[in-house]
Amino acid sequence: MSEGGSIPVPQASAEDWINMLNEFQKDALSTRLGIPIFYGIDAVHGHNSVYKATIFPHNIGLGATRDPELVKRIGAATALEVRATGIQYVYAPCVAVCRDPRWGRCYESYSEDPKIVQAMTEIISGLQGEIPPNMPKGVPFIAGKEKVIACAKHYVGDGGTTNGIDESNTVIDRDELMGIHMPGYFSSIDKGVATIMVSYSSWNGVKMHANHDLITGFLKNTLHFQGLVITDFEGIDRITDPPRANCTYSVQAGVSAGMDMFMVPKFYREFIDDLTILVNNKFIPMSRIDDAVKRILRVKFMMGIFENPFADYSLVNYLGIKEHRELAREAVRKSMVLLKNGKSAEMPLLPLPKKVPKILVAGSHANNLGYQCGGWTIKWQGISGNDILKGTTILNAVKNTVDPETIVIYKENPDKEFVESNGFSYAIVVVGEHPYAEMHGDNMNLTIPNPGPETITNVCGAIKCVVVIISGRPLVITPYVDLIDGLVAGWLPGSEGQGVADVLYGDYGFTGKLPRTWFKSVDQLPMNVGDPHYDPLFPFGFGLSTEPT
Ligand SMILES: OC[C@@H]1[C@@H](O)[C@H](O)[C@@H](O)c2nc(-c3ccccc3)cn21
Repeated sequence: MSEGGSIPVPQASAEDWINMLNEFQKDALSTRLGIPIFYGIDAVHGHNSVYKATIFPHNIGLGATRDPELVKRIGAATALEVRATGIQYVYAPCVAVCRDPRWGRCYESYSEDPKIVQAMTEIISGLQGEIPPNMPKGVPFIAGKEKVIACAKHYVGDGGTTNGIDESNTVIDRDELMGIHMPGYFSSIDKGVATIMVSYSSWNGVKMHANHDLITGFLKNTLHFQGLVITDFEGIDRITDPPRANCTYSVQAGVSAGMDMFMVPKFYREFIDDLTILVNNKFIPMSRIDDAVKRILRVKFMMGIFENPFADYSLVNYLGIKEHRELAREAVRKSMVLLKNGKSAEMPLLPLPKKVPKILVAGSHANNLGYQCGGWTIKWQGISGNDILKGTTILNAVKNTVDPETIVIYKENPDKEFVESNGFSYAIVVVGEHPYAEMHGDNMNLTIPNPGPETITNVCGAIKCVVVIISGRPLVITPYVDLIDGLVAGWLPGSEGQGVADVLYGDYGFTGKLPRTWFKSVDQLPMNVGDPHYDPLFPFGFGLSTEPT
């Protein structure tokens, strides 16, 4: 496997990936039973660890599109780019239902509404292939060499932890668990998802990695899921506090709970020794081992890896192709949510005029591909800058779109005097969050990182402005809304920033709708649509429309 950012060599080509995997496979086939392996990676918004891959919007932006068919096409494109590198297994989609935007993984969640998450599991049909109608329920399905094994994650309730603290405790009753956090798995299993990854988090104080009732009792015996259940990275280590306090117990609890494959990247020899002792001493019945082995082999047979254990170079040219970038650009367009359009309905600011003498583009996120892609991009925690990623910044998208005679001035954080004294017709301000992933994104104040607020006030206090927020979630925007003329939630659009300019300038209309509530203040959190005391700045489902010009 690759954890976030682990690659064969810097800027590895598709051929480098294939050569590495085939070496591993050669070793696997030389073992006593010669059972081939598959290789897993987090391709969670395109093949995001891989140099020159297409980077799609993160899931929160896809939730804003309300377009399952689009997301299915994204799944198919992602599968093709993943197989182009010889990899057969992706740890996606995340079907978390984020209920508190203070959670560092909220952008990996399509929505606070389980129905939208269910709709977006259509990506599985793109990743694995369309399940045939006559397939028995719960059987994993993967349709050949341009498709991948998918992974619905993280089972279950990862998005409901208290105060959004990552890997923490989800304290709700069974009805709420089943009504809010389980529907994504119902739909994933209906679509033939081949694997399900267990959450680091706990439900009412019980670690999910040790939860026999929900893994074996419910997922396997009630829902008849027949694919394989995989742990998260060193997930069984974290059954104890501190992690690895009692490894034999962790192995016993994790295997007995019903997990079938164990992400044990470092201490695998110890894992094998512990498990062997536990089975030989009858703490774990052979029937449990047989169940796990059967499920792993079922997935391997289904995806044809026995027949074709080695990757070839036949698909390498699909990595980052133009058609996929156009698809990503379409997704960016459809993910933009227009929250404010002018200081009065009679005076809309958007679509912006293309032909004016001079405009200002400002903000920390206007000219930074790394920032617009967010976490899980090249590195686990994402990157900054334009020299590694291949794509279009929002600044360049604006330059590509305006009339050739329109002068475009870029200044990252201009002072008020500069803004007032240069005769700009209007400004586009692009600010937001710096990339993060998992617990590193847990944030209790959700303010726009500096110098974003200063850039907004300097620019929007002087001239007409549209502000595009690049973030993995709603942020505190209340103090600035009245100053701003146009406000767009841009989420984490990925490599194809041209999609932002497409709607700013009216080549396409705004259609995006909020996939989650935009709060007034963090003191209101958690606050989700349907809650009794629902008092948002912009409600779930809100989004202004514009017509293409
Ligand atoms: O990358 C593999 C999986 C990924 O699929 C899961 O969604 C995610 O919860 C995860 N966290 C780590 C991880 C966390 C801390 C240190 C090292 C690795 C690894 N992983």
